[in-house]
Amino acid sequence: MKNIVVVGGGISGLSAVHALRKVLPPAVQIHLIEAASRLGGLVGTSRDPKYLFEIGPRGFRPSKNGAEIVSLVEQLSLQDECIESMGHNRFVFTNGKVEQVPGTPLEFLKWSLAPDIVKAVLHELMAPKSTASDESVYDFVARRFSPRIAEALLDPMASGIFAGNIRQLSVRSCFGLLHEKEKQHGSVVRSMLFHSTPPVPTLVDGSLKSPFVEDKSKAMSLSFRNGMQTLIDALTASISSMPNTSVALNTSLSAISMPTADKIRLQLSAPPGGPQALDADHVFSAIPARHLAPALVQSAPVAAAAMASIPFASVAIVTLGFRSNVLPHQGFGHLVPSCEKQRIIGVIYDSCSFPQQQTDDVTRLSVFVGGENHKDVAALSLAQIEAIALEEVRAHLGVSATPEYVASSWYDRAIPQYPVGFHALLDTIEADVAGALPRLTLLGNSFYGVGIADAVHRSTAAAHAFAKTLV
Ligand SMILES: C=CC1=C(C)c2cc3[nH]c(cc4nc(cc5[nH]c(cc1n2)c(C)c5CCC(=O)O)C(CCC(=O)O)=C4C)c(C)c3C=C
Repeated sequence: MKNIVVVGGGISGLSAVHALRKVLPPAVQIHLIEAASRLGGLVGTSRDPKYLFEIGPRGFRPSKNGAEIVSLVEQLSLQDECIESMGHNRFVFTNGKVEQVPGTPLEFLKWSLAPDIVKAVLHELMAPKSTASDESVYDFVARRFSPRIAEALLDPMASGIFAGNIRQLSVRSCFGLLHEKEKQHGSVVRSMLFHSTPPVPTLVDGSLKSPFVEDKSKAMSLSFRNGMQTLIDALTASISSMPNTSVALNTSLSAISMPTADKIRLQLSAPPGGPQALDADHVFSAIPARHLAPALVQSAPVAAAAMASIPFASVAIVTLGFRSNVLPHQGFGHLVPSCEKQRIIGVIYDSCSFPQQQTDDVTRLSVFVGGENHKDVAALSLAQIEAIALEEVRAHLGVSATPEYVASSWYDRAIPQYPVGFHALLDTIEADVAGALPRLTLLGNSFYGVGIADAVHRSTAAAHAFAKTLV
């Protein structure tokens, strides 16, 4: 009887178990190992009676490879719980004030960045194609568009996905579409105007996307009426009811080896009575690269060293609850370019984005502090970070009310960064793992995209690819 182990009970590991169970024969044993005392990793919800706040991601993108997570929502019968973001407007802090990103041509004409954008687009159409295999997001955008566009638009976008620094992040690995469009058509703008890519009608298993998946793909962001914890609870309940599927909490990985060609062995650190070692036919690792690296030092040293070199950004999230509507405008939130020299990365207006998550007309805000452009924040106390968050909210949004709910958390090395040349680093990692530990498959946001949609897509695709090797 085959024995499969999934290491890591975050969204990547949970969705991998779910997908594997769907494609493998019921007699195959699947074990999920998680180091913490709960499943879900950074995905979870804190539910104060009045103020719902997410621990980590506020929602997920349903478009592009997001079809797999939307399909997962449907498989778990969560359609009625699933809600669409109502925060259609987005804002960027520009020249000392919060400005709306235009949604119509008329709004565009009134935008302070419009003249810079028009000039940059004309420049882009003529800019020569680069032969470099990769470059930083800043270098790419400054070269093809303009330094001003890189600093005013790409910098906040990179903050709002990676909490990262555009002078270090790889354009190829972080904004792959820009890189591909230049390589294929010589110009990003020309490619967008004349070579749009039609949407893929199928899921990774080849089946047609359902009407629910098609319908939800148009939303900017999705979440759940009772928060993202809904997805974790439903996955946990589904996995617990599956035959030949076990979950071990408080159990961490110490080492992976292949004592023989047909077995892969895990050394574990578990509570008394728990498994100290497991032999398996295949292992899926869904833990961060910096946790997996020490377990591979003996068996795949090249991959281990490459994994250990992947940087991670740390952020603080300060959540503020006000008893009435205190916002001067409605939208998803605002992002702050680092050239504006403010002390926060941005604010998500949770109560505007997902008003379905509350009954009263309260204001819920999430203020993001830290990241690669504000590393000094790591030395501050949470009380100091909360004070900064509140001061910036007052200054940016003109809020004078005192919040009745304040909470904050520090997420140490939470967000993987893909620096210039990351594609080559990943090739090195995959080649060493394929050679030294062919019974190990890598999953998770350290390697395959930082969004939840990317995580579920990778896990589902890997489960299907594995099932094909068995027939
Ligand atoms: C407009 C305000 C936003 C702030 C402030 C913000 C902070 C922030 N976000 C991440 C990580 C991710 N954000 C992602 C998507 C995303 N973020 C915003 C806006 C803000 N983010 C929008 C409108 C979207 C798209 C809709 C959605 O997915 O919900 C993602 C997913 C990216 C993807 O899958 O393509 C991530 C990851 C961090 C780390 C952060 C502050 C530190």
